[in-house]
Amino acid sequence: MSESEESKARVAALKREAAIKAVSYVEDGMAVGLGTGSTAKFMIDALGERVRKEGLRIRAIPTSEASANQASALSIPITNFSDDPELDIAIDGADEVQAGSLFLIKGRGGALLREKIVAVSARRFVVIVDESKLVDDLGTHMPVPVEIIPWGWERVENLLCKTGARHCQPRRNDDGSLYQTDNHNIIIDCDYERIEDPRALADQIISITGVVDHGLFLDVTTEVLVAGTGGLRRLAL
Ligand SMILES: O=C[C@H](O)[C@H](O)[C@H](O)COP(=O)(O)O
Repeated sequence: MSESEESKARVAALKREAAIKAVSYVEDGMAVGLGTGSTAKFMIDALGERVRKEGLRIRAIPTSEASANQASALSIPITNFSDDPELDIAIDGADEVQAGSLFLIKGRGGALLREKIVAVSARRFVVIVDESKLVDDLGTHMPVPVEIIPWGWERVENLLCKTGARHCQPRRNDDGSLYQTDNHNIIIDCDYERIEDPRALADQIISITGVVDHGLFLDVTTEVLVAGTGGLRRLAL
């Protein structure tokens, strides 16, 4: 195994550890929000295993088509907001976590809008990460993804550039075409280098007409499970 393969395997093992711990919070009869991404994928696998082996009875709302397909393949029953307007728990990964505030950047996988709807609908929102996701200031490693409607996107991109971003660019597929979310919108990735005031920035972004939502998740996280080489830590306010 090459050095980079080894490091990938180490990170995957950490993600899995956090995911398995979060799944231990799920109890019989719960309505559960299922996140998206590589860490959430471990979580859905672990949940599926509990459904299969223990006969755990849950209902789930997935945050993407990919997570919905994975859940269905594992025979996890899917519900909706009509039957379950409030979720008992939602579990999801993150791209950056500011440890002191539990503020997050999410949406590298394009699922930020459904993820936010699910997170704010949950009584308990548990974030699962490996320790590389912890930052002192949001924006250090990741741009903020902003989901916008496709029509007139260049205008919205211009306005987003005026919110203090170093660069703003539409997310594209490998063939150069615009990336499309599950909601048929597009994403502008805005790089701020370091976000001094996440609340002020969130207000500024959401006030632009054409913006649907953004990847700043503020005041929504109940706890973060961080898996690192020194073990698993739980961060809560
Ligand atoms: O849109 C994607 C989500 O916000 C993911 O939860 C986030 O990008 C973290 O993904 P991963 O667990 O693959 O690092």
